[in-house]
Amino acid sequence: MNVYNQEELARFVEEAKQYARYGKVADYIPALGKANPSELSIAIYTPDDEVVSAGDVTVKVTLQSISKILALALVLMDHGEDDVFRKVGMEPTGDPFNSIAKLEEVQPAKPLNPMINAGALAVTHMIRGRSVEERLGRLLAFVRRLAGNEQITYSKEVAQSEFETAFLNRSLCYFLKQHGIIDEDVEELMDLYTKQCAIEMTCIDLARIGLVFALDGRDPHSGEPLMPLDVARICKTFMVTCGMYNASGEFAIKIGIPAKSGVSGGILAAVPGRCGIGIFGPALDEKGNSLTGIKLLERLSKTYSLSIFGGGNDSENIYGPVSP
Ligand SMILES: NC(=O)CC[C@H](N)C(=O)O
Repeated sequence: MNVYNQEELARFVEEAKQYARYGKVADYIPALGKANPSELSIAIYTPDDEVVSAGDVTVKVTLQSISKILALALVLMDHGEDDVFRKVGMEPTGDPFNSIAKLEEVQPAKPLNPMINAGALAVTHMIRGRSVEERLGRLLAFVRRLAGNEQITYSKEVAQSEFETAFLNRSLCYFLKQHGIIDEDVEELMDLYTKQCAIEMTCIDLARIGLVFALDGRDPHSGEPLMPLDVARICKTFMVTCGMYNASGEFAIKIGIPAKSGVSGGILAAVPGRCGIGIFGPALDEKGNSLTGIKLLERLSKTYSLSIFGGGNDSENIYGPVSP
């Protein structure tokens, strides 16, 4: 019997949904603005190949920044640790994900970590292949294996919408190019990056990918390694230190689960050895994380003692009076 119970999960979803009104759907990528802020779905995937879910799990979510962790895993396999960390650092920034501020402070210039946009652009630049199509194809093939779903593809509408409006990301690319961190055509890199961010899937697929990380890179079904153990370890470590942008410290204290969020409202979480969790809740807080998703994860972490830092089951009602 699974410890995660469907009715209980549905109840947690309803509780967390009450917070949707304090959040806001991202609309700086116009196509994301169409999402329904009160949507909330979750899937928990366990090593025995079972899925417990609540909410409408047929809804697809674009990965946005969640894709950064998957691109990182791929380039670590493509190039090895030393080459990757020559171009991108390992330290949290404390700045918003799209901030340009710290780029000027490090000498020689290099983005502080692969989870902020500047670092993610440097990582996407490193995906091997002779063309954007081939590089995207390699990333998609990897993502499909992790999710165990050959149907996964990207949303042309969301990719196009971001491509047409990504002025800040273009300026990050030009900075990186000036400093020799990337050497490709900026429009090509933006083409690949926006398609990478627009890869879409359900929260069940997300949970399955979370489980692969939770199982140190092994396929939950066949046991086959889909990435080396060290790559899974590095990715989970970044999820803890930088996965929720400049809210990662508070998230580590309150929830304590390696996780990566995206401005679409998706969250991918990996509870080492125990489960993968996928969430879609597009009402975002001011830092760009799913507000309802975080409330839901906080409830789960407390109920099932999921924090990797220990701590027990907390029976007190963490919701209290509804306030932001
Ligand atoms: N935080 C995010 O999810 C950002 C991803 C988005 N595609 C961007 O680059 O702005």
